[in-house]
Amino acid sequence: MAFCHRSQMFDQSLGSGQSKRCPKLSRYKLLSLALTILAFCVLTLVSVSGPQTIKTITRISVFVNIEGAALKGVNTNADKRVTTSQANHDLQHGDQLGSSQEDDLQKNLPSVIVIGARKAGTGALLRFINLHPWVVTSRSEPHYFDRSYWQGLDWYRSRMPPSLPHQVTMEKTPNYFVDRSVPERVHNFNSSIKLILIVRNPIDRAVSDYVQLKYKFYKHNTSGTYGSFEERALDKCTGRIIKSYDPIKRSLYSRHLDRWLTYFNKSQILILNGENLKVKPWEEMLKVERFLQLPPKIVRNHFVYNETKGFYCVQTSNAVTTTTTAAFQEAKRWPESCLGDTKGREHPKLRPEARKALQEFFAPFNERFFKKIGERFDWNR
Ligand SMILES: Nc1ncnc2c1ncn2[C@@H]1O[C@H](COP(=O)(O)OS(=O)(=O)O)[C@@H](OP(=O)(O)O)[C@H]1O
Repeated sequence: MAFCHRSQMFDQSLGSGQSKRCPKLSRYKLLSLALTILAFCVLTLVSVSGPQTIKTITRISVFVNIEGAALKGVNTNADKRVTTSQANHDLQHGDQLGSSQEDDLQKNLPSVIVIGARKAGTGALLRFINLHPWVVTSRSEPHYFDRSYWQGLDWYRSRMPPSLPHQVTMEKTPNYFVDRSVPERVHNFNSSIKLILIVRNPIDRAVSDYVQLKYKFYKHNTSGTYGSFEERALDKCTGRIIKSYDPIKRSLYSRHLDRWLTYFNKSQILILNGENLKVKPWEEMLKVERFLQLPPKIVRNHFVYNETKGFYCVQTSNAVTTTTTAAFQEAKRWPESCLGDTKGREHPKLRPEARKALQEFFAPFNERFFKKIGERFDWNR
């Protein structure tokens, strides 16, 4: 029977159990009543608070649409990210995802790699891009393509943080830039991968590298001396630069880039300015967001200048949390807002004539590098 008498329904609602059951009609009526009340409430709200309510309702539906689409995995390719980016731009940092999304967490192979250069700001870059809710980064350098290639892709994947389907997985291993076997291996892994290279004045980078090597030397040796930078990098008799000294060799950017350009298109490699990352990190992060076709999320007020460190650190109160789930929070968690003590060690002061010799030595390599990347940096200091 499709319909029944009102009194029968009443009996049923009282739970008499004696009348003929007619659940379809009662549910239907209840649902209509609920919808009518809801519509009434919405109309009343809109008439009372006007456009603000409409905006709020729109924001809720945009949020549901974006995150719903993301969960279905439709945002895994860049074009679709751009489609939703305009709407997503409206959302503020601190987007909260539902706890059910924990089921969608999985470890993915990276689609973006920061290949170097060592001591040019790769740590800060990774720390800062980790602010973006659509990016997850590995905590330590996996060194897969240079030292652990034999371990295979499952091992590589295991080094990655858990991520949601719409998120970009990124790793950094600055040694990749200079290792001869890496470009071909990366190309075999994923020929359309996106690569990021951050560079810094090659002299400052070499000195920073030297300071780190010296530090490691004294950590492992109780006797002997490591020598000064000038003793290591300049020939005592001729004053010429010792090209084979590792910190010098690593600063010959054009040579290393050449090897990458035999396997990858220039458009696949984003070059960042390490000097600017120090003074205006938000500008360099915008370049990264554009390169990865991500909605711009990292802004000036995520950074606070730390006088003691002499660097920008992350304003933790403004840091992004993408989800409420514990596992994912762990993946996005960084212990401190500033980078550790291995960054910003004091550099030895070079004699003016040593600096000049280094400038003259690096100049032609720098010129070749600028020509290749179609951009110049102010490294004449
Ligand atoms: N915000 C912020 N905080 C700390 N450090 C910063 C920052 N921005 C740039 N830098 C510069 O990063 C330099 C270290 O570079 P890397 O992180 O690439 O070093 S490493 O290769 O991972 O060891 C490090 O070089 P040194 O100053 O020579 O230690 C810094 O100058």
